[in-house]
Amino acid sequence: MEQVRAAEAAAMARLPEGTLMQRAAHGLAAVCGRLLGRVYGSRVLVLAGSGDNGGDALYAGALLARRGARVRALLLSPERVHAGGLAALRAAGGRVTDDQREFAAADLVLDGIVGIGGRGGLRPEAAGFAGMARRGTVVAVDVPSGVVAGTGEVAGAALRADVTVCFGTYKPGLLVDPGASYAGVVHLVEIGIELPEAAVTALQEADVRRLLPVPDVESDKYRRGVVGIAAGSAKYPGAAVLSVAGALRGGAGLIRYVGSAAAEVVRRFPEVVVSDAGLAAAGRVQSWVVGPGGGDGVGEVLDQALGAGVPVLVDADGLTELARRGPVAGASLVLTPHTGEAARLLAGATGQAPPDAAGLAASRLATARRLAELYGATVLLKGSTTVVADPDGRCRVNPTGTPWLATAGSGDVLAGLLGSLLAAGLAPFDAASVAAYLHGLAGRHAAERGTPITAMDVATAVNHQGLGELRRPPRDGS
Ligand SMILES: NC(=O)C1=CN([C@@H]2O[C@H](COP(=O)(O)OP(=O)(O)OC[C@H]3O[C@@H](n4cnc5c(N)ncnc54)[C@H](O)[C@@H]3O)[C@@H](O)[C@H]2O)[C@@H](O)CC1
Ligand SMILES: [K+]
Repeated sequence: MEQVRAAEAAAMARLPEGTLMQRAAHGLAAVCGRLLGRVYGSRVLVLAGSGDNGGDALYAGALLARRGARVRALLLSPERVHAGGLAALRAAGGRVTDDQREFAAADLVLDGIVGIGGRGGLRPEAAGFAGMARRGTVVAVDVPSGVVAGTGEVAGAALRADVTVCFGTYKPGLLVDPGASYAGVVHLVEIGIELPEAAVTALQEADVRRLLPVPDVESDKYRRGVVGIAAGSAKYPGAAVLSVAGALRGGAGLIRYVGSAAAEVVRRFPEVVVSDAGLAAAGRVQSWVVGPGGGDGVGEVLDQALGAGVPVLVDADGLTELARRGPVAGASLVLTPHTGEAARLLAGATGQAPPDAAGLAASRLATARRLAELYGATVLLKGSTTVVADPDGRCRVNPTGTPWLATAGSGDVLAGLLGSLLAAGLAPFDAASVAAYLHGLAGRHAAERGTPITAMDVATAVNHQGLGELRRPPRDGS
């Protein structure tokens, strides 16, 4: 958020005083007007904190009052309220109230308690609003109060918004859970600030299109990439089948499978080259996927893969083994933990007791970044918002996905898909974020009818027509 502040300061130095806040307030009032449909006669409550976030809300309230809304403002700390905003509201016919029942009665509540200046959990006078019953639409100004704008963490209570109107840039807290789950629909209002490249980004469709490899006339199966899958065990042969299914959809030219589920794999996918004689005997590959359903023998497999001199994706049982070893040097690594596995990996690297997995889920960006740094690996942290962190400090939040993806075997499909993209030559950070994007989109497509989906449905949906389009160069060549 320091970058946002610096960009705002630079813009403010160029512009007449108050310009940015006026732009923010006009954008905010326009969204509120659309949500209300008929502004005249509607009841609007402004919750105004003591900073500029409250100022935005009061100025927007003034604009709505000028259009005939009955606007009331509840001031969290009346002695420190934004004076200009309050004067504008009063001049437009709005009034200050201390009647908290207005909250339930309003057609629209503007949450201007705190924005990017929020520190610590909401103070008690503000926290009370988080649990209050309401009838109308809650619109958060810049960020739902109580959500940490820079990280998506929520310390204690936060206001649950139906819509968030943010200014200048999408704050990470609106994209990463748990914060994202408080934000509702997010509208961005441009206010004319120029930001340096953000510390946290999300791939857009055009990025995925640019990154996805498309075979050309020169491509043979080796150039398109050979991926090695060491997955599945006598107990979990299905993990092998699902990882291979994911890898086939990732576009690799050839798949080599090593492990005890070879018979199941070929029965299902006759095009796969299988062996049960260990990794060294498998032939040339450009990436290894180790761990899904790996069972007991996975330690030895992991060591062989780490010594193979190609990028290695470690998942599931492979991660448990890696956590026992702690950080390893020399291999280009991608780790795909869920929060339980992340806790074990952290413990393995620090020698401390595993942290609470729920706590890690609540600080997803920090967890992924820390693991990436400790292991020198690209880390894809799975969960309600999938986050990808690179050891060089870059971080991406996956914008696709659906809760239906939380189904058995879905992670095996993701591992195969990601391994396939690594074999095709994508850099680990790109391979991980593109795989998460495609997997999330495939999950959404598979779940289109609103019924439960299986992991194989997800793998199949990666080839769905709309996703196939991503591999076609756009007509304008951009
Ligand atoms: N800086 C700028 O150029 C612009 C800022 N804008 C708005 O200004 C906001 C940032 O304003 P500020 O820097 O004044 O900060 P905020 O208004 O976000 O919050 C700071 C104020 O809230 C209080 N506060 C902090 N933590 C709290 C907590 N946990 N519970 C209750 N109160 C708490 C502080 O005492 C302080 O008065 C942005 O989020 C955005 O809404 C927009 O007007 C656009 C332009
Ligand atoms: K707010």
